[in-house]
Amino acid sequence: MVTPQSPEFIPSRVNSSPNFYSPYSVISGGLTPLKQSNTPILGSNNYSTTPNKGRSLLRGDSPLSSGDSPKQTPQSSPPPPASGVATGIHQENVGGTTYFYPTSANHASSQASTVGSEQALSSHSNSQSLNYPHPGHVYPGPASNVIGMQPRTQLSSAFFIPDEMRNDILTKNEISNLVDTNPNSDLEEIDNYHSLYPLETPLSHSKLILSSTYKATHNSTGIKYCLRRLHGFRLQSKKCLTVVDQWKRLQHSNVVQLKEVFTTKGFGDQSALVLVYDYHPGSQTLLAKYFTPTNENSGYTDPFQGDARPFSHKSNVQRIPNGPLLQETEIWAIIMQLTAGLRAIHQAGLACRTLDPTKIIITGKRVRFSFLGISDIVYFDPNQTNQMNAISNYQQEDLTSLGKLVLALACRCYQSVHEDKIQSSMQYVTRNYSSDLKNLILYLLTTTATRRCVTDLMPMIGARFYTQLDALQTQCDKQEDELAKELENGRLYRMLVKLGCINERPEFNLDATWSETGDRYMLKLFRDYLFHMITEDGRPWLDHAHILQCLNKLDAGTTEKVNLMSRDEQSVLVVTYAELKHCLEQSFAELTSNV
Ligand SMILES: Nc1ncnc2c1ncn2[C@@H]1O[C@H](COP(=O)(O)OP(=O)(O)OP(=O)(O)O)[C@@H](O)[C@H]1O
Repeated sequence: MVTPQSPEFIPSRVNSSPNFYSPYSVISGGLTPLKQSNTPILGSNNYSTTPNKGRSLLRGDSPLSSGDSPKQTPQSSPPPPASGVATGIHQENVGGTTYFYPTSANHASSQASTVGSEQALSSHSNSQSLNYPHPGHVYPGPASNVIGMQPRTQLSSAFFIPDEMRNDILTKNEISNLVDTNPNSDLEEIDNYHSLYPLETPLSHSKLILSSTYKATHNSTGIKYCLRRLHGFRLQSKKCLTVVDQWKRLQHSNVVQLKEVFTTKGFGDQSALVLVYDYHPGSQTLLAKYFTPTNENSGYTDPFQGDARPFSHKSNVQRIPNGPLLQETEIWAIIMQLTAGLRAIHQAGLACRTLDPTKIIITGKRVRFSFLGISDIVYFDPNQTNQMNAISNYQQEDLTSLGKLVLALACRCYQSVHEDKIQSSMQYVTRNYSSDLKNLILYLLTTTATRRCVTDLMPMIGARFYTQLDALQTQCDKQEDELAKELENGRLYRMLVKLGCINERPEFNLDATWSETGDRYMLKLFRDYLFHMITEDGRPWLDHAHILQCLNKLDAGTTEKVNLMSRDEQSVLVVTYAELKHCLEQSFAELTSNV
């Protein structure tokens, strides 16, 4: 008995198909139902291959040769008209079954037309061919360097991406697709954007300038963006648009890119300035992630409140209201990303000016500066004569802010950076972390020294940089392997799309029998062979490996032969995968030429 091996499969029984006739087989009838693996062979007309005769052809590709071999479900199949047998086909009757063997002339014409159909498909499928040109391109399985990184779970992980990665992606998709169901929402469409979805809780009126954040979809491209609306804000001078252009040009993996800026009255109140940024679903601010009290820590005392000193030992798992003390490696990972982003900003002649945990977002492990450029617009001074000097000062302030942020992260408490607490906070860092981390913070917070530069932090980061690089490259290796699997899945999916477009098509070109005759009949039987096998006692035989193997052979167009049994089990067609591939291409080309 063959048991289904993959949980992805839903058992299904073969449906009876509408009446059809087969031009491929002529049956003398009365044959006992046959097992797939030892079936007599019936070659088909129209199928091109080197002529083969007799039992030597019995090498089907079926992996099912045991006593539990599945078979194709019997279906009634009226005998085809004799006209269905094309010329150039040799036929022979053996043991009551007529076999058809195509000639080599047919083979040649088939090959020629395959090329033609491939071209048609390539152009039809928007420059991405639906074909798979070379069997050597098939995914060979995971590389040895990534196999150890993969969780050893079920068989499905060999074919599909791991659950964790899938869930991450699905969560992001879900967040990205959220729609505002509030019936009172008046945010239908603003400028070129629609489906606005608020990304923050009600407005904080303590802000100097009221602002709101939305996810929105661009009207023409459908791409989602993050919109920052500055309520009632009017541009004082168009001169500041120069700096907006500079921000728009800044592209870096640790920076949320500014896309465009526009003014609108679409929000119903006074005019608003809207800044459009890249949207990164599932992001959290650093404030929310690291500086927000968590329930699990209730009962612990804030080390920066009152006289409590719960950090008198060097444990790295001390708990404070915002969660456990961070591992030093986590802090360095954030530092490396922030310094990378800041370096790019400063090198572009810009300054962040809002380097605080409310304006830095974290998505998974990626840290990005968000809402850049707002200060440059809001506080733009048209009378500023020495712009360069001003930027230089802002850059110095950025470095001080970075020092405070790292200190706050190390203490896991944002209050730790208050003037009167800095000294005790530094002692805290000295007790719990390396001298490199302490020196980095000291460097950043020492404003009296000569002009500081973000690149000067590199020696303090030191060899940790290599650790980070290694982690990233390892991650790339894993993702590349997943991509290779998905490439396979995409390829197989495209083949299934073709098959699905052809199989059971009720009518084509006013021909109601199109999908049941000619090449299409062969594909129908192949579809049965792929999906509708049953065991001896009539239960569905589901084997993912069988389906994959057959689809791959089909895609590669191998010369291996496959035995396809008619649904009434009275005939068996023997074809090569190359011939089947030709059928598929030819039939699909017919369809696409008529769309
Ligand atoms: N580019 C972005 N893509 C996706 N989400 C973002 C992006 N930028 C910010 N967010 C998210 O939007 C939410 C709101 O951000 P916002 O900065 O408005 O927060 P806030 O706490 O309200 O700050 P503020 O008080 O300055 O308005 C946060 O959860 C943040 O993670």
